[in-house]
Amino acid sequence: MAAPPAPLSGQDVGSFAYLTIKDRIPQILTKAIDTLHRHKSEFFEKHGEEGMEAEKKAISLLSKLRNELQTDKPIIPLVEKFVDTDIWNQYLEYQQSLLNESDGKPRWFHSPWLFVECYMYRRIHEAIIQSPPIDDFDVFKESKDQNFFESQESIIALCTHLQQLLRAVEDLEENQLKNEFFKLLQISLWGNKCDLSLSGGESSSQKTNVINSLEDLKPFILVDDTEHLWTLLSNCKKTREKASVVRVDIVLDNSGFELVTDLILANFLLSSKLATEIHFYGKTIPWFVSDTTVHDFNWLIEQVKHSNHKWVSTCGADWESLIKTGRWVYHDHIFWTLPHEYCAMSQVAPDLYTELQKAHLILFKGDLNYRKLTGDRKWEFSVPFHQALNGFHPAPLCSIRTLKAEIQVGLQPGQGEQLMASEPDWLTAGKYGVFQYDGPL
Ligand SMILES: O=P(O)(O)OC[C@H]1O[C@](O)(CO)[C@@H](O)[C@@H]1O
Ligand SMILES: [Mn+2]
Repeated sequence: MAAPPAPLSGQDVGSFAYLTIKDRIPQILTKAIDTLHRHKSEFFEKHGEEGMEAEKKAISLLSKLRNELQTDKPIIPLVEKFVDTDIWNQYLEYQQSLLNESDGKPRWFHSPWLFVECYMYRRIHEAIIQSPPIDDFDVFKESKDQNFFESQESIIALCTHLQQLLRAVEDLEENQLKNEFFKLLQISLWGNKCDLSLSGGESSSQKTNVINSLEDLKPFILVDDTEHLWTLLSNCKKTREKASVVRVDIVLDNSGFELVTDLILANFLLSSKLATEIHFYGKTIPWFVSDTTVHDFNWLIEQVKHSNHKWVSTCGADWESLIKTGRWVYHDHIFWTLPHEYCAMSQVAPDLYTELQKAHLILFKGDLNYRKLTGDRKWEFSVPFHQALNGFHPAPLCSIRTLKAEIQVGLQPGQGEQLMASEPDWLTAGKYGVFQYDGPL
């Protein structure tokens, strides 16, 4: 088989990758510095002088990082000992080994975009863990929480919708159940518009009731494999023996509104008996601004539970008990915050690969997951999704993603070219979405 194409990179001046490294990432760093500044008195109250010193240290490390990036300095090894430090430094050596020139060093604007962007978030984490006693501070927490609070109206609408649906779910005809499944999948797809990395950390919440917009948004779904998901899960439901498990795994993306849409979908999957267990995967460290950590996951469920809206708090109480009874399981794994493409998972994280193999279906949420599934490479638009996965087939899987990076595969011949001519920013504005399935049909 031919070698996969080159990765996207900041070398391509004017590309989205280039503009992200040049503008968006420094903006995110500046915002992180500003957040630390604003928490100065809180650090003082909690830790006294030591807290103030730590804040200064973290800020100086982040300023140094921003300078390295803006002057395109070589990417340097991580220094602070952490569970994944050695793997990161080995990966850096591997990137170095790919460069032809003997003195060539990986650099911000020359190395693969996926690598440098992940590295930037890992360096933010390094700056924080190098600054005890504030070494558990999440510089993005505030924006994630703000996204949740700003989306209250939509969250109320979704929770109300779910609770009404659950009261009728037993009596629904097959076709009605299928329509409800499709609706909740679409809500989860459009929930992915709300990431905070694309907006440079600025607010990006869901202010209108997305349920009412689903029909209008349908033309923007470029690949829709949801029929395959229905066939797969409804067959599992029909053929499953009593007491056997049907497991759906969800590789989460953003906290806040998007996470609510994912939990609503997960709740429906259990109540409709399309699945019997849901496994979630989040990030072990703050990542791409809005990605879900275990703290965000627990915090959000707690908030939902304590809402003073009846249907919202009912959702929260139900979700808490699903976790307690083990029908929802949350997993952490460092692989999700490494720079590797997913085709390397079976080598780099064989335990995680084995875990995913237990699923009947894996849902990968969001743009970054799509980039890692496809290796963030310059594929032709019409290359089959299966081919771009490059051997990553732990179980039947589906990417649920709004387009926010210059990569898309599995389109009809000419479809990408046509969009390119009519809407130059179709790949990056988050306006279009896909449900892309790979697995037995
Ligand atoms: O939250 P998501 O959907 O993975 O999006 C992450 C965003 O970050 C980016 O890497 C841009 O910095 C894009 O790929 C995408 O816009
Ligand atoms: Mn994200």
